[in-house]
Amino acid sequence: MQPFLTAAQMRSIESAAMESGRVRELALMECAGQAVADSILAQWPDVAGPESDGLRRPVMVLCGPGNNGGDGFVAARLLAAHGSRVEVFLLGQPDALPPSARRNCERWQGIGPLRPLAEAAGMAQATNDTVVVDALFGTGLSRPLSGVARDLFGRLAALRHRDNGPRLVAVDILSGLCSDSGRVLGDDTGPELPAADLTVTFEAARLGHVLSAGAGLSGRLVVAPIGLAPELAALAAGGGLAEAARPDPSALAKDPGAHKYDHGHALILSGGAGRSGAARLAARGALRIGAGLVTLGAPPDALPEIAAQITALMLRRINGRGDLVRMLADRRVNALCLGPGLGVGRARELVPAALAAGRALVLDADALTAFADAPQELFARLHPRCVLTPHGGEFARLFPDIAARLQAPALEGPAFSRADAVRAAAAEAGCVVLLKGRDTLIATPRGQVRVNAATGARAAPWLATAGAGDVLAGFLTGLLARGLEPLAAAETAAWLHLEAARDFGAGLVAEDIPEALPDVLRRF
Ligand SMILES: NC(=O)C1=CN([C@@H]2O[C@H](COP(=O)(O)OP(=O)(O)OC[C@H]3O[C@@H](n4cnc5c(N)ncnc54)[C@H](OP(=O)(O)O)[C@@H]3O)[C@@H](O)[C@H]2O)[C@@H](O)CC1
Ligand SMILES: [K+]
Repeated sequence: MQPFLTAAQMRSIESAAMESGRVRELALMECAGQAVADSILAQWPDVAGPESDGLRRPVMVLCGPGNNGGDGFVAARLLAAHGSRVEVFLLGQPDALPPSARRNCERWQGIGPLRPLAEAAGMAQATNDTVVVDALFGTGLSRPLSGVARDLFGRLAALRHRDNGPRLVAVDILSGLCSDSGRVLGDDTGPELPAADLTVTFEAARLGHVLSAGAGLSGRLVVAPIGLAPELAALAAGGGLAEAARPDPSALAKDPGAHKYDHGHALILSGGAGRSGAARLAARGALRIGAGLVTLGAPPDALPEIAAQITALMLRRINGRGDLVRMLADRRVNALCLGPGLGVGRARELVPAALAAGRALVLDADALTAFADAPQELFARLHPRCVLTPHGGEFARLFPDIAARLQAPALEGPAFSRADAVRAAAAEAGCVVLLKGRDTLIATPRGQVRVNAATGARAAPWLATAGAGDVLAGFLTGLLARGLEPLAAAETAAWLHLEAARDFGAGLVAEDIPEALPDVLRRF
C-alpha cells in the first residue's frame, strides 16, 4: 500500500531524518536534483552529448525562491556535467534563498550565468525541442502564481495548447498546483497552467499528483527515493492516507470445500418495468466477484423482463416494505444494495427498512438522491456496515456544506481537497463513503482515506460509461456478502473495477466489466 504524503508530512519526515542526524538537507537536495537530472536524461537522451554536438536539446531551468529552486540548481549542474546546454533563471535574489538552495545557486554560478526569470519570457520563441524544468515552487506554494511566474506559465500553457511548445518537467509538483489537493491556487481568472510531460517527485507521491486538476497536469510521474525510507515507513504504518491497495489474493480465494452460503447471499433491489437494467448490472457484478447467491428483488411489473434476462441470478417479488422485511427474516441474506435504477419513491420507502435490518448495505444512486432534501434523516439511520457510493452530484446533494468548500476558489495552500471532503463526509455519515470519479476516494469515519486513481499508468478513460457505477456497487455488495469489512470491500471493489476496465480496454460498455473480471482474478 503506497502512502501519499501531504506537504506537512513531507516536512515532518525530512525534519525527523535530519534531527536524528541520519541525513543533511544538502544531501537530500542533491538526491532530489540527481533524480530530476536522471529522469530527464532517461526521457530525452538528446539533452546530453559532446560539446561539439549542435543537435543537443536545450534545457531551461526555472528556479524559485525556496528549496524547490534548490533542486533546480542541482539538476542544472548535473545536466551541465553531462554536456547539456543549460540556461538557468531565478525568481528573486540569490541572497534571499534558504541556505541549501543558496549553496547550490552559488555552485551553479561557478558553472554558468544566472538570469532573472523575466528573461525567460523569450521562451515564447522556444521550439518544442527545449526542455523546460519547472523548479519555481513545490510543496511550499502558499498562494496563487502571480507576476512574472504567472505570465510565463500562461505563455507556456498557450504554446502547449498548440502542441508546439517546449517539453515541461515539474520538480516535485507543477508550480501553481497545491500539492495536498491537486487544485490550481487561484480564482476563476486563473492562473492557467501548462500540462507537464513529466513530474519527478520524492519518496512518495502527493495527492496533488492524482486529484482534481493535478491528475491532468502532472504527466508521467516518477517517484524517486531520496533517503527518507525509514521515516516514510514509520509514517505509513499509521495507514492514514494511501493508495487503494492491490487486493490480497487470500481475501478473494474460495475454499474448495465451501458451500454457496459460505460466500454470502446478496440482495439487489430493482426498480420497476423498464428500469431494471441498472440493478441487473449490479447483480451480475456481485455474482462475478464471488457472492454465493445473488437475488434481485423487484416489483411485480418488472418481474417478466428480469426473468427473461437472467440465469444464475435469482428473482424475488419485493413490492414494498412488507415484502422486504419478510425477505430479510432469512438471516442468510447478509448484504444489500439499494439505489441503481431503484426510483426515488421506492428508495424512500425501502431504505429505512433495509437500514433497520442492520445488514451490510450499499446505498447508491437513487437511494442517495431520495434523501437530498433530508440528509440528516438518512444519517441518523446509517450504521458502520453501510457504504455510500455517491458521484459528485449525489455527494453535493447529501453533503452541501462540504461540497461548497470544495467548490469555493482555492486561494491559499494547502487547499481543501477531495480527500478532505470525503473524510469529512464519512465522519458526518458515520460510515464508509466512496466518492466516485477519475480519482475515486474512500474514507472511513475514523479518518482513513484510500485513493484509487485512474490516472497515469492506470488511466482508463473508457470507464466513463453509463452503468459502470452500477457494476461498482455490485462488486462492493458482493464483497460485503463474502464477509469483507466495508473499507476493504470498497477499496478492493474500486481496484478490481478499474483493473477489469483496463484489461478490457477501448470499446468497453458496462456489461463488459463483470465479464472482464475473471481474467483479472485469474492473475492473482
Ligand atoms: N521537504 C523535503 O524533504 C525536501 C524538499 N525538497 C524540495 O523543497 C521543496 C519545498 O521547499 P520550500 O519549503 O522551500 O518551498 P518551495 O516550494 O520551494 O517555495 C517556498 C517559497 O516560495 C514562496 N512562495 C510560495 N508561494 C508563492 C507564490 N505564489 N508566489 C511567490 N512566492 C511564493 C514562499 O514565500 P512565503 O510563502 O514564505 O512568502 C517561499 O519563499 C519541495 O517541493 C522539494 O522540491 C527537496 O530538496 C528534498 C527534500
Ligand atoms: K515545481
